[in-house]
Amino acid sequence: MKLLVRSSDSVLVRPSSSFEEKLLLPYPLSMERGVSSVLRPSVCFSFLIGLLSCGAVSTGPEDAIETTLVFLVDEDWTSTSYYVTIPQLYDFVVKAPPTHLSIRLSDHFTSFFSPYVEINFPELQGLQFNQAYSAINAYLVSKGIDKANRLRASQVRDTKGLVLKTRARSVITTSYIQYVVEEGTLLHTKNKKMKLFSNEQSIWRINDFEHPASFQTFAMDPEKKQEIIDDLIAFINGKEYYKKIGKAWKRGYLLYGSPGTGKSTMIAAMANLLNYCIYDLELTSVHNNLDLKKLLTTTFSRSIIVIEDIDCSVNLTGNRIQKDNLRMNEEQSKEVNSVTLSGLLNFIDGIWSACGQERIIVFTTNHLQKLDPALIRRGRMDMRIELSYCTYEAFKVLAKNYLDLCDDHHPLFEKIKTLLEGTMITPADLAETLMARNQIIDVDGSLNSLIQTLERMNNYQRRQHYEHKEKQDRKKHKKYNIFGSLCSKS
Ligand SMILES: Nc1ncnc2c1ncn2[C@@H]1O[C@H](COP(=O)(O)OP(=O)(O)OP(=O)(O)O)[C@@H](O)[C@H]1O
Repeated sequence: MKLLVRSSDSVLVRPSSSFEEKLLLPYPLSMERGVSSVLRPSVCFSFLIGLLSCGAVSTGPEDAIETTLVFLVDEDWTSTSYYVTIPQLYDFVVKAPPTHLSIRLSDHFTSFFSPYVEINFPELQGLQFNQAYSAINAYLVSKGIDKANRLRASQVRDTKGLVLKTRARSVITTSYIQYVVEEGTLLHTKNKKMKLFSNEQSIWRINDFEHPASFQTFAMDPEKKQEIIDDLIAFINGKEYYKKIGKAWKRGYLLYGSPGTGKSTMIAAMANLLNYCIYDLELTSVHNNLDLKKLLTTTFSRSIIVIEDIDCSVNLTGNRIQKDNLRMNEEQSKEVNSVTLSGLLNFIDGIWSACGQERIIVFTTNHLQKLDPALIRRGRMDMRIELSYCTYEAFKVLAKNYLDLCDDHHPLFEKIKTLLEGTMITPADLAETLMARNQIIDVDGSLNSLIQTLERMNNYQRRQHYEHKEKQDRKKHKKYNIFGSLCSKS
């Protein structure tokens, strides 16, 4: 977003790439002389607000929609170029984080002739996403094109703005922007399209997140499921509580279980329940602790930070060292492999947790026993959730999802219940069996096919179990024989 200031009662509207100008009707705002020493104390502002947008120019802030530029029109502009940083503006304008906006006057030469002040709301500020940008975007988008008095079909990507007379500057900078940011933040939260961030080394890449998973369709024991939902809800309503007990407002969940038991699906269900973004942190592609810090400190609040297969990420850098050593020299591999467990722990409950609010951390693993106890101790991982093989209760949820079987009674259910008690089948495998062919549901066909699968698996697993037991017995017997013969010799 940009604001420009100029000495005239007319409002100039231009796309950021051209100087095309346009007169707009004035918008009556109360006047104030000067705004702050930082901006331009002696500037006398005229008033007028207009808009340039992807589709619209309008005459007042309430008619504003998504725009490309903001112009403040100044009456007696004599300019020296200067750059007003966010922290400076922050004191006077919006109580927004320091990276939210910046004000730039045109460069020395141009600004001598040109009376524009440009206020920029970039989408990105370094590695940080500009929350004011999203808020303003949400606010402006919510003001429909139908309300605009004039329309202009142009948009400069990643730039948002309003058209204003400079007399309106104090109003704009002290209250209007604040109002827009507050309103926009509310709208943004309400209409937020969920995002999935994944890291390429130390940079987050964004994608829309549209996973349909929900707790309703998640197959697990209902009591356990309710416990997790209650925990999540208590967390998001816990701002005051966390403040009271002096703890950072974050919560850690450790999901463990065999492949296909629904760890990733549960994370998606959590995000959908809370309307949180997901940061999928691939630790093996983070070079070092510094990059890790950068990544973690640039996450939004109201988000879930996920490290999947944590057992393959931190301590297993050893594996990567071996692999990578084949290709690179020692120096390089040292640099590449310097994300450490202690680095990660530091960020979980050290510096990062102090600057991060309302964040959830989720670790997943297929091998709980492989994890360093320090990583999963209480207080770091507040809740451990075991995702188990499919129980009868979980099967009923899947039967409802896949076969529309809403009541718990079907003549084949008893048999399936008995089989499930003695068979280890993941929800993923079971769901696959119930999946309709060509989207035509055949309840009896699917249930019979499930029974066959379960019987086959049951036989196989029993055979495996006996073979394993026999092997163990033979080993024990052998040991006993050796020990027995040694004893008799002595
Ligand atoms: N508990 C469950 N409820 C509903 N569907 C499930 C469940 N578990 C698995 N599924 C189904 O199986 C598929 C695979 O599950 P998912 O990827 O969540 O398992 P995972 O435990 O994360 O596996 P991995 O450890 O291999 O990553 C999902 O797309 C989902 O359709």
